[in-house]
Amino acid sequence: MESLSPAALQSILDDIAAAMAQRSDRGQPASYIPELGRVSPQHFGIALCLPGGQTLLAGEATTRFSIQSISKVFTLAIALGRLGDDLWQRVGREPSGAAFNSIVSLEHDQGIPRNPFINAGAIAVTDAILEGLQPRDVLAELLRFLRVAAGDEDIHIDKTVAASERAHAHRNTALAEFMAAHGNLRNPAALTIGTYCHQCAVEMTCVQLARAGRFLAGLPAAPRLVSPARVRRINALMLTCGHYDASGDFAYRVGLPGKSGVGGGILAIAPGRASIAVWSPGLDAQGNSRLGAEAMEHLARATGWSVFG
Ligand SMILES: NC(=O)CC[C@H](N)C(=O)O
Repeated sequence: MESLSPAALQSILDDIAAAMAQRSDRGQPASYIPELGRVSPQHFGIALCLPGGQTLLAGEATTRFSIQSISKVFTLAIALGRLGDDLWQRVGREPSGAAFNSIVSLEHDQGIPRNPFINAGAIAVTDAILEGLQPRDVLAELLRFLRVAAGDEDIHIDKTVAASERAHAHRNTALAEFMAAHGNLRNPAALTIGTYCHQCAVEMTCVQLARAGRFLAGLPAAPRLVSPARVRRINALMLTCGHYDASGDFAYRVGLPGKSGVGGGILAIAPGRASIAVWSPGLDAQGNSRLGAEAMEHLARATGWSVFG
């Protein structure tokens, strides 16, 4: 299992794409962001970056999609770089066991979100990196980070998706205002939420996303954006919190740190071995890509890459 050749891995990816093309139970695209609701659930793509520098792909791996909450991994990396451990005064490191947009635990925990990957936590992270800056500066920094991480300048924000989410951001605004009521917001809620909606509207392909995740997998070709100690911690949070109230299920089925988004993307990290991105827009009841999680499960089984041995 240790040394699957790129050719053997390519045939696994081809098998996965062929199996997923047959599936009829694909889930529904997120409709609470109208622009995402228009995307067909028929799409499927997967890409994988290896330590030798190869990128393997199958299906629609060069089609752009909305990365949505996968952006939270990158804003967390930026925030930890900027604030260090002070960030943990504003956001916790525990799985929430609740939906990604839940407000329940926020009241219980006096305005300190459980972790940086649920919406409330990601909004607090964005608010932290926005302090003293303008939204355009933060978004430019995020795009810069992603472009360096992926080694690809052609990464942008889909303004139509951002506007579509912004026009329906009542729940996220409520989360921000609730944190403000507890003194855990530094900027006007509208400014932080506007920035957050734009960060979620970054569009990337599976190839770009897998390449952007190489630094988390510690691949030799990856740019050194974050220290190994911090990478370990980001991976720990992805494993425990990256799929919201399905994080335990993803760890059980796949056994890799992963982060999902309601655009249907998942970024998963096999430390030292691969950075993997998959996209299929149909979601399950927890808001995670249904076929994306299945594809990751298939891949982990076929490669033996689970971090649990
Ligand atoms: N799980 C997600 O991808 C959620 C992100 C989305 N932009 C939201 O805030 O609702």
